[in-house]
Order: sequence, then C-alpha cells, then structure tokens
Amino acid sequence: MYRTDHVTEESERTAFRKAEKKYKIYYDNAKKKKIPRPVDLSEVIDFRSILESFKRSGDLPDGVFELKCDFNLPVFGLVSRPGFYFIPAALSVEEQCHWIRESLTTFPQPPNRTNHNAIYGPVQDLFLAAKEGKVLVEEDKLPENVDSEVNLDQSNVNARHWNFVKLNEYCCRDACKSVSASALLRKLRWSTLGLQFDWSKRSYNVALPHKMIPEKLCMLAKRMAAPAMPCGEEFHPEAAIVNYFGLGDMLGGHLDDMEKDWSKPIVSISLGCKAIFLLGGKSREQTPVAMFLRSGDVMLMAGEARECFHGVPRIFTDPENTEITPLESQFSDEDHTSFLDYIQTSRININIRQVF
Ligand SMILES: O=C(O)CCC(=O)C(=O)O
Ligand SMILES: [Fe+2]
Repeated sequence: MYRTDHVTEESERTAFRKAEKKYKIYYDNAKKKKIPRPVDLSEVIDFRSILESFKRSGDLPDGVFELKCDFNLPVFGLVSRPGFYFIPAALSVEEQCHWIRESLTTFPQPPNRTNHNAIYGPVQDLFLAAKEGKVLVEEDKLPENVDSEVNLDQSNVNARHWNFVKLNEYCCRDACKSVSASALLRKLRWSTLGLQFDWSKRSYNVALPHKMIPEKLCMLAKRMAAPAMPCGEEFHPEAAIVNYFGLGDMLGGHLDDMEKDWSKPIVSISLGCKAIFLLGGKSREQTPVAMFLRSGDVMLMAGEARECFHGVPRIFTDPENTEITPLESQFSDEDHTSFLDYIQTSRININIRQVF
C-alpha cells in the first residue's frame, strides 16, 4: 500500500515527488538548534482567505468556482480538478474538539485496528494509559500485585503478553521488553473504523471483526458528502481511516482505489495543526496543486478526482503556524490539558468512505 511505497530513482524524479520535496520539512542545524528551512508558500491555495474575500465581495480567483448546491456553507471547486470540493471551516470549534477526543480515545479501541496491532496485538485505552504514565510490558505472567488491563486477543498469541502497568508498580526483573504509553501514542499513525482495511493485502477484509461506523460520524459524513453525491443518491459510510501526524510526519502520494464505486466521494476531515495537501493528476508526472488544510476544513474527492494522486508533505507544528488558537482556548476552558498537549503538535485526518 502507499504507506510502504518503494521509492525508486524514477519515482524520485516525478512532478509529484518534486512538489513533495519542495514542501517537506528540512532542518538547518544552527548551533545544534534545529531550524526549519524556509519554504516558499506563495503558490499554496488558501481556501480560508478565498472564503473571506468571497464573503466580502463575491469574487473568486481564477480557477476556483462556487458549487451551486443546497448546503449551508460555500463549497468551492477547482476548474482543473473535476470532482474535488473544498468546504473551508465546515466544522465548529466544538465539533472539532469532539472529533479530536473521539479520534484519540474511542476510535483506536479494539476491534478497530491501529498500526500498533502488528507488534503488540490489540491495545486498549492507549490515550488513558499515556495520561496515567503507564508502560506497556511484555511478560508471560503478571506479578499478582500489578494493576493491569489485560489484552485478550484470541487470534494473536503474542498479544496476550503485552499489558499496561503503572510505572511505580513496574520493575523489570526479567529484563522484559517495555515501551511507554506516551511513546506509543506519539507513534500512533492510523486507526481504521468500520470495515477494516488490510494494508498487507491492500483490500478491505470483511472477515475481520469490526464495529459499524459510529452513528454520529455517519450522520456528519452523509451531510458533508451531499454536495458531491450523484443526484438523488445517499452516501453510505462503511469504513474510515484516521491518520495521526506528528512533527515531521508526512503521507506520500497515493491513490485510494480499493472502493467499488468512485462516483461516491471520500469525505476527508482535517483536525489540529495546519498542513499542506497536494492534489496531483492521474499520473505522478502531472504537477500537483498545493493547498492549506486547517482544523475544521472538509474536502470531498469524487468522480475524476478519485483518480488523482494526492498526499500530505507537511504539517506545521511550530506555534506561529499551527493556526489552532480557537481549539487551544476550547480545550483549556474544558480543562482538557491532555488533548491540548497532543493537538498542539499534531494533526488528525478522518477520511470516510463508502466501500461497496
Ligand atoms: O491526511 C489527509 O488529509 C489525507 C489522507 C488520505 O489521503 C488518506 O488517508 O488516504
Ligand atoms: Fe488518500
């Protein structure tokens, strides 16, 4: 799958790869301090400022149009990319906070799978364990006085040996393997909701245990998908991928082509730190357009846009550029410091798909 795509010399030379390199974060080392190399952002489309001037004057830049549809907010499209739509500031700050909390607490819970499954088996309550400073420990049998949440996974023998324990109750007598929950949280890269995607087989595996997409997320996805839906049809959310990005993380150029009906959109929700999104063409040779993605923005990719390479070469984690002040205030008011700490240097993307 694209998350493990091989980088060949040829793929290094494509227009898409050039754009990725242009926007990717590089550091200059000045007096042992890592300083991000300056990047030219003059060609990055900014749909938030387009929205502001559209509200003021009704004007739009060349190549951008407003989709005439029955939606309560302006929906923009790009003339050069039919089937691609952008809804700036589609989610309120309260909604953003809600989905950030869900993405960190309920979405990575088994039977939903995460990138940690392959090594540790199903991991329960990762966010809580990180908050409580716990450690995931591999051991055959737990000492009797240790408070632990046992991971029972009948399908994975290894998984039975990994358990969260409190740091002060953990002494590594048998030189067992361990990893802190906070390190695991930083390394959380994806979780899958609804029908589970099997990255190794590059397909949905309906035989894997799964829960339906949560009702509230279903309703949101249906509402957001409406502007890009074929006339008279309703979107059926069946699967979602939640991507977690930390400092320096990127998502390489790829296609999402495992769903049956490409006339149905992928509904893509951005949360947390600002990012750059690259939307290429049907081949990697075509120069991609770059745009900012901010917390609360929603993108739709349907029809021809489903055949376009896309990726996220950069997220902005330096405080001057994250553009998450409203989120920070909301989490501070709610006294949710653990969510605040996480999101100040992270981005979350929830993309929802109809599979069949
Ligand atoms: O993070 C994003 O905005 C895009 C994610 C994406 O393209 C994917 O998961 O397939
Ligand atoms: Fe994608």
